[in-house]
Amino acid sequence: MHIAIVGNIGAGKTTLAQKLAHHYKWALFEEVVDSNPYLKDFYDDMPRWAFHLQVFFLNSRFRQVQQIKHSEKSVVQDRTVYEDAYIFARNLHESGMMSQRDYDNYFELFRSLISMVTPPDLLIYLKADLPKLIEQIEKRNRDFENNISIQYLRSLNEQYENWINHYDLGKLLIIDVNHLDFVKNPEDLGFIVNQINLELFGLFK
Ligand SMILES: Nc1ncnc2c1ncn2[C@@H]1O[C@H](COP(=O)(O)OP(=O)(O)O)[C@@H](O)[C@H]1O
Ligand SMILES: Nc1ncnc2c1ncn2[C@H]1C[C@H](O)[C@@H](COP(=O)(O)O)O1
Repeated sequence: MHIAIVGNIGAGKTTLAQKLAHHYKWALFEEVVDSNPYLKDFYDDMPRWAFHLQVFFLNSRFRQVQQIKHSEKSVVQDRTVYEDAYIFARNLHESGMMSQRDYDNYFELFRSLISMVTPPDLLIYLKADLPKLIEQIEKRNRDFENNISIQYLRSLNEQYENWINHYDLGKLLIIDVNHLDFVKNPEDLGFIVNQINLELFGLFK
């Protein structure tokens, strides 16, 4: 079983992924953030580092996909390779921060790799409005995310809406997290677990 959690920056993916891995006793696959060699530079100067960062994420995410394929345990994955290409790289290109030739070059690489990627059994989209994202990014307080602009988050949310509306690679669960607090309220986590059980096993506990 492979569940992937997708959503904008600060939507709560890592928190939920950790809680689900604990609940189901499944393996957790997280993304490379703190040891990422480009992320801080990228936030200081997006046009300069966009291509480098995208190649780094593409490679690390692709390596993760290979590990998931060979995993004997069921898996919860925090963010997917689809988001790198269809959300972040596309947004950088459309907003003029990644040149046409860098984007074409990146996308050819993505196309070569994507044929080897198996989609998750269930994709969970954590849908959050800008105030919720901003509140949670501030709560997390990572230095390099301090100057993320509202416009950047807004564009990413638009890319997510568009991508999710066309997603057809497998089962999809959309969870509006605007009024959920699965950090403090066990019943909010229970609500999500119930929906997952229903999607995956046809069970409602
Ligand atoms: N539904 C929620 N309600 C309240 N706080 C949340 C919720 N989801 C996440 N948080 C908090 O918001 C911050 C960012 O969450 P995180 O899981 O790191 O987001 P993401 O991985 O999507 O970027 C963390 O401090 C986390 O504890
Ligand atoms: N493909 C990406 N391009 C740009 N930035 C990215 C990409 N993937 C992740 N990120 C950034 C966004 C956040 O600052 C960190 C961690 O993501 P999070 O949504 O907080 O888990 O990496």
